[in-house]
Amino acid sequence: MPEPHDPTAALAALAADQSRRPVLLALDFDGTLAPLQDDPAASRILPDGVGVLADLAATDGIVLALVSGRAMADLHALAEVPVGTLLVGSHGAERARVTAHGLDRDVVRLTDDQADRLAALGAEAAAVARGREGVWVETKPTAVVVHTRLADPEVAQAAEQESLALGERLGTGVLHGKAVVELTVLHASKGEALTALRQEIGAPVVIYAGDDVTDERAFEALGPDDVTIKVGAGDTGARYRIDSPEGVVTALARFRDDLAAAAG
Ligand SMILES: O=P(O)(O)OC[C@H]1O[C@H](O[C@H]2O[C@H](CO)[C@@H](O)[C@H](O)[C@H]2O)[C@H](O)[C@@H](O)[C@@H]1O
Repeated sequence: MPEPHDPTAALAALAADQSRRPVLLALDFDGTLAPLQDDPAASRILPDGVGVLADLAATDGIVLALVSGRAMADLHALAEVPVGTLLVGSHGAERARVTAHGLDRDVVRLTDDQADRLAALGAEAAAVARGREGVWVETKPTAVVVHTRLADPEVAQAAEQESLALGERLGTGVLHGKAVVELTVLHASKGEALTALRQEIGAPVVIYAGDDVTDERAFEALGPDDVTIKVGAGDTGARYRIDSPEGVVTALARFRDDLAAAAG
């Protein structure tokens, strides 16, 4: 796999090529638009990103989407994205569109079996966290998440191993992200969600940027003419790399300016 490189030239070429429209601009949230935090409730999109995304969403031929592991309500509360933005939450299990009056969202329905397993996962995940300093459990509509960012490394590792085993036993899916193990009762993948969005929009080209291992599923779902951007260090199937969320906002601002220049 070639080493990912700077996406500036690819984004400039795409901005200049008006035959490749609409562009689906799909972005992960945590670690991509919002710097990682110890407390997920403290995450915020970088201030400069708010205006840049609003400008891009208002540009002809650009469709903006956020594709996140966050629960939908959480994502909507934190993301500060404009009306019309498409939101994918819970790694694809939740879908919505931002309107002037709130979210137009699909209802997530769990079967009785799934609801029972979600409750059991929550109880057992709480048992994993109990007595382990810095380990805690987040609940979502279709998953529970064991967080280990605040724990000592050996404590975190033990909690993550137990959580992975728990997911194998009771979950439908297990996602091992950055200092999180997500145990889901619905099958969900950012790759499938992105493919569905692209088909609905009829987008010949997709830009996707993400920082975590779960974003690799999105990169895999895209083709050589799409623009796949890994944010930060680490192995990746993405073609391009940007070092930080600040770098993502800078690249998006340049893309916005190039689109405006191309439109004359
Ligand atoms: O797909 P994303 O938008 O990147 O969301 C993935 C998970 O994000 C949150 O956890 C991550 O960010 C936290 C805040 O910076 C950080 O404390 C944690 O260690 C990260 O894994 C969120 O809490 C999860 O539910 C999301 O699935």
